[in-house]
Amino acid sequence: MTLVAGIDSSTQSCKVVVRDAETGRLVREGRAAHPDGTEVHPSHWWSALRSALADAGGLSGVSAVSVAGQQHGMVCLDEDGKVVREALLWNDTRSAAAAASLTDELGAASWAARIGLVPVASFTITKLRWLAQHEPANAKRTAAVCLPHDWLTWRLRGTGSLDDLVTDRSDASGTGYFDSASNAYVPDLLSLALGRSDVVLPRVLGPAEYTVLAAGSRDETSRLGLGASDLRDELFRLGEGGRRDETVRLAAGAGDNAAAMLGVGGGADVVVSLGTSGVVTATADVRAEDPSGIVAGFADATGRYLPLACTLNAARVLDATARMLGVDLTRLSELALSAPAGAEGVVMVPYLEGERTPNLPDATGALHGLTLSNATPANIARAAVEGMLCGLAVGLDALAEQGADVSGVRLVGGAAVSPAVREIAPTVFGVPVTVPAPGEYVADGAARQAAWTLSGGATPPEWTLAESTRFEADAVPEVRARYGDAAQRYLSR
Ligand SMILES: Nc1ncnc2c1ncn2[C@@H]1O[C@H](COP(=O)(O)OP(=O)(O)O)[C@@H](O)[C@H]1O
Ligand SMILES: O=C(CO)[C@@H](O)[C@H](O)COP(=O)(O)O
Repeated sequence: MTLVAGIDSSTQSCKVVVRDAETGRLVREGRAAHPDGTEVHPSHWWSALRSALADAGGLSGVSAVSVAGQQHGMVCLDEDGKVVREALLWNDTRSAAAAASLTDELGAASWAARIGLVPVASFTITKLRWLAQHEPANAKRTAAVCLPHDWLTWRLRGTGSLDDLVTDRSDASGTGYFDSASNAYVPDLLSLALGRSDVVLPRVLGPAEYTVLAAGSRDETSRLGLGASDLRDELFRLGEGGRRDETVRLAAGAGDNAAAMLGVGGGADVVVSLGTSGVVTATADVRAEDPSGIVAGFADATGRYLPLACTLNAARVLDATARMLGVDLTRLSELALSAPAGAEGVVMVPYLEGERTPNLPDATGALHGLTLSNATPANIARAAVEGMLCGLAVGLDALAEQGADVSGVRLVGGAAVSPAVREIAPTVFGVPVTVPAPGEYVADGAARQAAWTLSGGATPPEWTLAESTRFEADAVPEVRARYGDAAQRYLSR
């Protein structure tokens, strides 16, 4: 049996799946936590990747590997390949002013037409402008800029040479200095942000293109800080009987949302992901160019497009509400389901991390409509679930305006296991919701991409998909109407 490994280096953790390349059957898996915070040294992702690989029994028997990861994070390297400063993640909002000035300088319509994006604090380009303005010495030391999944792929490649940095079109399309229509970087946009464009950017590989894992010499890998052991030993000794002398293909990798789309098998439904971020996305043949900035015109991992709306507040809204009520997530779900739709008038606007859609980086969350009679744990739990979903329903409307078919939604991500989320989602979205069996769909998509490097061909190999459960319920439009009124108070400030 030929095995492939898929890695999801996401905001909160690193997950590894090892699957049969031909059928997609899960063989083994592992995971490890990432530290909290929106500014993280990439070495933590490397440690977590090694722990997650060890947990999954290492790479023994594996013929191809792919890394998917959280999008947009700014990783700056100096000319020796050393990390210049902690990476600023997609949910770090310090570059909000840089985003606003970049948008003003060219105009939102021009950004949307040129690259399919209007800058918000999440995008890499705004972080580079922030770096140039606030840390000029670090900006000057920067010889290469890459994304989280590019950096981990480069570490796995193990040569230590900046010229060996690679990326893929899906993640490049979220930087703010890549044009996914012509598949080329846009040096004048990079220069607008950083003040120069003479930095190394990762070479963009095609969807099934690959390099080779652990291709560096012993000297090169020890320069990367692996000490006496070389990278192959490091990766293969984690499992029994590793095929240490065979070439292991290292796929291009992908942004996590593009990988999730590969993992759930694409298809007609819109995908809603409830991880740290809340994401509404679909596959399209034409790039979205939305001057309102609500829909980002990203690329997917197969050569098509991935229109996407993203909120900063999803699963962690439920984590915070459970903490606030002093219960665990199971009890939070029970409480939410014990309250009526609309939570007897309690509305949560869950901007706990500021917000990206709508673009309100400095906003904070609020509970509205509390009275002596409705201020119960059950209503607050229900309001948290409804508020999180209402934020995403705005993205669903925006995707529909871009031409996506929103007659059904597929729900994935950590919070999709919550019974309350599953049952309440159709009442808020107003369409049936299907939930694939719990799994790591980003890592699965990466594994499928790895299998594609082995099979070749114009499309990724077809894998048998897990059974889905369908949830249907009558829409309750008042929930969205009341949420809309409460959220409008921020927009009209
Ligand atoms: N039963 C549950 N109910 C609600 N949320 C859950 C449940 N189980 C896990 N989660 C949440 O899922 C989140 C992690 O999801 P994940 O998709 O892995 O995030 P990310 O990809 O951003 O790292 C955590 O915030 C966790 O609390
Ligand atoms: O910024 C975006 C998409 O534009 C986020 O979706 C990040 O890619 C992080 O994803 P998770 O770790 O929450 O899955």
